[in-house]
Formats: sequence, C-alpha cells, structure tokens
Amino acid sequence: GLPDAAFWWKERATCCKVRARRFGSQRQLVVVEPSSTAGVAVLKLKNLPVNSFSLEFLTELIINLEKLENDKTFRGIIITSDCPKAFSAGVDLREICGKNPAHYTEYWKVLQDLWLRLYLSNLVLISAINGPCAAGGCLIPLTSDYRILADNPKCLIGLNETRLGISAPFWFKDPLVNIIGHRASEHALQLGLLFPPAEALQVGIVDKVVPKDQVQSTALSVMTQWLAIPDHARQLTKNMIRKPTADLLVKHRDTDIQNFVSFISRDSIQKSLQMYLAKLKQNKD
Ligand SMILES: CC/C=C\C/C=C\C/C=C\C=C\CC(=O)SCCNC(=O)CCNC(=O)[C@H](O)C(C)(C)COP(=O)(O)OP(=O)(O)OC[C@H]1O[C@@H](n2cnc3c(N)ncnc32)[C@H](O)[C@@H]1OP(=O)(O)O
Repeated sequence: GLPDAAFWWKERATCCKVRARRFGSQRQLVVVEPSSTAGVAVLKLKNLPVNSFSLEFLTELIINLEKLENDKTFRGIIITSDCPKAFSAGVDLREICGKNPAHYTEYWKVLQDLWLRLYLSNLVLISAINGPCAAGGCLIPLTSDYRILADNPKCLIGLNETRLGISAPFWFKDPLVNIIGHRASEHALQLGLLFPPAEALQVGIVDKVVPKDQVQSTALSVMTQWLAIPDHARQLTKNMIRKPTADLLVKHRDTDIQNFVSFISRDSIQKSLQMYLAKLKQNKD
C-alpha cells in the first residue's frame, strides 16, 4: 500500500478543487473521451497553443486524472495532445517568471502533485506523443508505463532544462535514469538534449516510433497487451518498482519546494528565463 502518497492525495485533492473554483474558466483544457476499447479512456491535453503547464491547466489535469483513477470502469488511460503544435512545451515560463515566492510555492506543489498522481497511478498509462515534448512536458511520458512517439522531425523529446540555464529537479531525473540508464541520463541531462524520433528510440526514452497517423491506434493495441495482465498483479509489481523513487519525493517535498523557490527567485535565473522566453517569441515559424 501507499499510505504516505494516499494521505497527500486526499489533502491535495481538496486543494485542487478549491483552486479549480478560483479559476472558474469556461475553456476546457483537458478532454476525456472513452476509447473504442472497453475500460480505456483517452485524455487529450488542450491548452492551446503548446500545452504549457499553467497552474490552471495543471489543476484541471489533476482533477481529471483523479476522477479516472476513482472510476472503476477504467483500467487504462492514453494521454495525447489536442494541440497541433506540441505534445507539451513543459512548464509555462510565465508561471515561474516575475512572480512572488508564494506563487512559486503553490506552482511547484501542484507540479509535484501531478507527478505523484501519474507516477503512482494504478491505471495503465500510455503516452501517445504526437508533437514536440520538452522539459517538464516529459513529466507525462516519463511517468507513463509506455511511450509512443510520432515519427516526425519536429517531434523532439527530452529534458532540455540546462539550455534554459536551469536544472531538472531530481524527480524528473530519477525516472529518466530508471528508463534510459545512468550514463545516457548524465549525457542527456547535462547537454539538455532534445532527441529526434530515431535517436529517442535508440536511447530508450520512448518505446516505439510510428507514423503520426498511427500513434493513436498503436497506443490502443499496446494497451490491449497491457490489459491482458490481471490488474492486481500488474499494480503490485508497478508499485514495487516505483515506490522507492516516489518515496524520495513524498519524503522531501517541502525541502524540494524551498530549494526551487530560492533557486527560481535568483535574479540571474529570472534573467535567463526571460531571455529564453523572449527568444521563443522571436523564433516564430
Ligand atoms: C535547486 C533545485 C530545485 C528545483 C529545480 C530547479 C529549477 C527547475 C525549474 C523549472 C523547470 C522547468 C522545466 C520546464 O519545463 S521549462 C520549459 C521548457 N520548454 C521548452 O523549452 C519548450 C519551449 N517551446 C518550444 O520549443 C516551442 O514553443 C515548441 C517546439 C513547443 C512549439 O514551437 P512552435 O514554433 O510551433 O510554436 P511557438 O511559436 O514557439 O510557440 C507558440 C507560443 O507558445 C509560447 N510558448 C512556447 N513554450 C512555452 C513555455 N514553455 N512557456 C510559455 N510560453 C511558451 C511561445 O512563446 C509562443 O507564444 P506567442 O505566440 O509568441 O505569444
């Protein structure tokens, strides 16, 4: 069992609902649809233009994941993007630029919540990565059970934080190490590598590369294989493998938040994030 995580989820679920009421937005940033396969939901990320993680988007995402987790009709979720430009551009830089420590604290806590919700999910999670996936955007694939990437040169994937003058938190790094190994992570993380599909497959950050129009159908057929295993056996095994990594965050959440807030509040870090954002705005297609 996961008493620590279960405790956090209960407490944080209440916070999420309060926050959702605060936003009160009419836009639907996350769309959940049943798939053609029984027991499988398709969760579409729809925070235009690039599914960057705004606080509102994160909140809606967590609420939807929680609903699916608690709905016994579902055994698996395929997570994909409904934004033509990206699977996810990661952390919304406007949330971590020019705000105050209280805002940074709230934001980081919610990002941790998302990670825990995904990493310790009892459901089978498959990422159908149909667009570029950078830095924090990889949080979703790296916490999934299986990753399928569209074979398109624009579909770069990786933890490119160092290129922004920041460092990926340990709870992004740990799943990457678990997936691609120590040496490859050391290389990828320090250089902030964004892998094109063939290299992504070779290094192992994704499990399959298929033409873009086959990402969804492949995700469904992979899901069928995973659902052939009895849930209780698969869940126990998943938990056994993931718990040591998850516990590191569960036990060190507050310190991690303090470290993040003091790091991100530095003038030098703020300057380099602002420069990166300005460069993004200049480099328009
Ligand atoms: C001490 C230890 C403790 C903790 C660790 C310390 C620090 C960690 C702190 C933070 C960690 C953050 C992780 C992150 O996720 S940082 C974000 C990194 N993301 C990226 O590098 C991706 C950036 N985006 C892109 O590369 C591209 O936008 C694209 C490939 C996704 C899509 O390219 P397009 O050419 O199709 O579209 P664009 O014109 O570039 O973008 C459209 C629109 O969206 C804006 N935008 C893009 N990404 C972001 C973003 N991440 N945040 C905010 N806004 C973004 C872009 O500027 C455009 O806006 P306008 O239309 O110009 O208004």
